Amino acid sequence: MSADGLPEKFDVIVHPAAELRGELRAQPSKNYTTRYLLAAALAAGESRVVGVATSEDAEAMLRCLEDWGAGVELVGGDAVIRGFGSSPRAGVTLNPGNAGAVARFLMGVAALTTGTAFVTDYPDSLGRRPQGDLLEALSRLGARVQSREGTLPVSISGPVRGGVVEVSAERSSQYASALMFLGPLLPGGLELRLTGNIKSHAPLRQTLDTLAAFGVQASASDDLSRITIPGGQAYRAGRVLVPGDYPGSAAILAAAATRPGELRLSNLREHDLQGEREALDVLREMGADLTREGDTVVVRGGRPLHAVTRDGDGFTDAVQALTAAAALAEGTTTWENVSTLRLKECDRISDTRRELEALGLTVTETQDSLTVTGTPSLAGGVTADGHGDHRMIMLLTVLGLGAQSPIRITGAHHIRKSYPMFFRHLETLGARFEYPEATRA
Ligand SMILES: O=C(O)C1=C[C@@H](OP(=O)(O)O)[C@@H](O)[C@H](O)C1
Ligand SMILES: C=C(OP(=O)(O)O)C(=O)O
Repeated sequence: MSADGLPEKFDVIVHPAAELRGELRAQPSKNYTTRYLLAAALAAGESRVVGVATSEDAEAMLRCLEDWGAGVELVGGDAVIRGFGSSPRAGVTLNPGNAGAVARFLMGVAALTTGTAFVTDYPDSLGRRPQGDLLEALSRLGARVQSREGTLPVSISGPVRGGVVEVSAERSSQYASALMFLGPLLPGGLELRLTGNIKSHAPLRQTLDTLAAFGVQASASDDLSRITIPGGQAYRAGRVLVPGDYPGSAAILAAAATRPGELRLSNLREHDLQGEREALDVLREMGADLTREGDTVVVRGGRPLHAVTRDGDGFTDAVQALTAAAALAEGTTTWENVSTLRLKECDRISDTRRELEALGLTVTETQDSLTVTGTPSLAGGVTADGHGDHRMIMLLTVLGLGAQSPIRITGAHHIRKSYPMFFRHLETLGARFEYPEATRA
C-alpha cells in the first residue's frame, strides 16, 4: 500500500458524479518542488524546503540528489537538504524515473562531474523523449556526451567551460532551465541564446525565480531569448516555501466547473509564475462561475460551458484538464501552439484524439493544435487507456465524472507521477471510484 492507501498498480472506474461539493487545499507545486530541491542541493550547507510535493517526480529528485551525495531528511512535510554545493559525486548512475524536468535539470548539472550516467525504468515514456538539444549544448561547452541517438540512457562528463552557448527552446524549455542551474557554478558563467520558437516561457521564469530565491544573480531579455548568468557564484542555503500546484489543481477546477455543486480550493496564490494559473481565465471564458477570495478559488459548478480558441503554450500542463472541460462544453474548442504536447509522457495530441474519439467525440489534430467538439451529454461506458500519463488520467477522470455511465481508466496508478492524492481529493468532494487490479503496466 502507498500513502494514498491504494494498491501498487490499479485501474480506476470513475462513476458519474451528481455533484461535487467541499473544500480542498491545493497540493504543493511539482515544478517548484523539483527546482527548490535541486537548488538546495547545489547550496553548501543546510536548506529547508517547506511543504514539498510527495509525488513520484519529487521522490525521483530526492533519490538522485542523495545518490549524488546530498543529505536528505524528511521532517513533517518538509525536506531538509544538506547540499553538495558545486561538487556532486562523480561516477554515479542516476535514475530519474519518468520525470522529464528532473532528468533534464540533472543532466545540465552533471557537467560539473567527471562522469554521471542516466537511465530510466520508463523506456516507453521518458526513454523516448528527446534529450539531443541539451546534449548538443553541453558538448559545445566541452562536455563528453554519449546517448542512444539523443535519448536515454545518457552519460555526461565534465568539465565544461562557460561562455556563450545556443540551446534550442523549441521542443522543451527544460534544456535551457538545465543550463541555467549549471551556469552560476561555472567560473565563466553562461550567456544563453535560446533559439527556435521558444516554448514554455513560464517554467523558464520559475527557474529565474528559483535562482533568485537561492541568492544567484541572473538576467534575461523580455522575450527570454538571452539569459545571462555570471559565473563564480554560489547557491545560498536557506528556507523556501513551496506554493500550491496550478497544473494539478486545474483538473480539480475543471471537474468542479463541469458538475453541479461548490468547491473552495485554497493555497493557490494569485501572483504566481506557474503558467497554468491561466486555466482559471480559460474556464471563466468558457462560462464557469469562478471567483477568487485571496488564495482561495471558488467554483460554483454546473453552468453550461461553451467552446474557446486559445494559444495553449502558456498553460501546457493544464491543456489536458481543460480539454476535459471542452469535451463537456457546447461548440468546438481549439488549443493552438501546443506541439510540445507530443513530447510529454505520451503524445498528448494524438493519444487524446484517439481516447476522445473512442468516447464518441469529434476531434481533429494538426502538428501543433488540437480541436475538440464537445457535448454536454457524454455517454461514457467505455474503457479508456491512461497512456501511463498522469495528465491523460486527469482528463479521463473529469470526463468520467461528467459522463452518463462509468469510464474505466487503465493504469491509473500513474497519477502518482504528479498528484498521488488526486482520486482521494475528489472523493472528499463526493466523487466515487473503484480501484480494480491494473490491466496496464
Ligand atoms: O520546467 C519544468 O518544470 C516543466 C516544464 C514544462 O515542460 P516543457 O518545457 O518541455 O514544455 C512542463 O510541461 C513540465 O511539466 C515541467
Ligand atoms: C510533462 C510533465 O512533466 P515532465 O516534463 O517533468 O516529465 C507534466 O508534469 O505534465
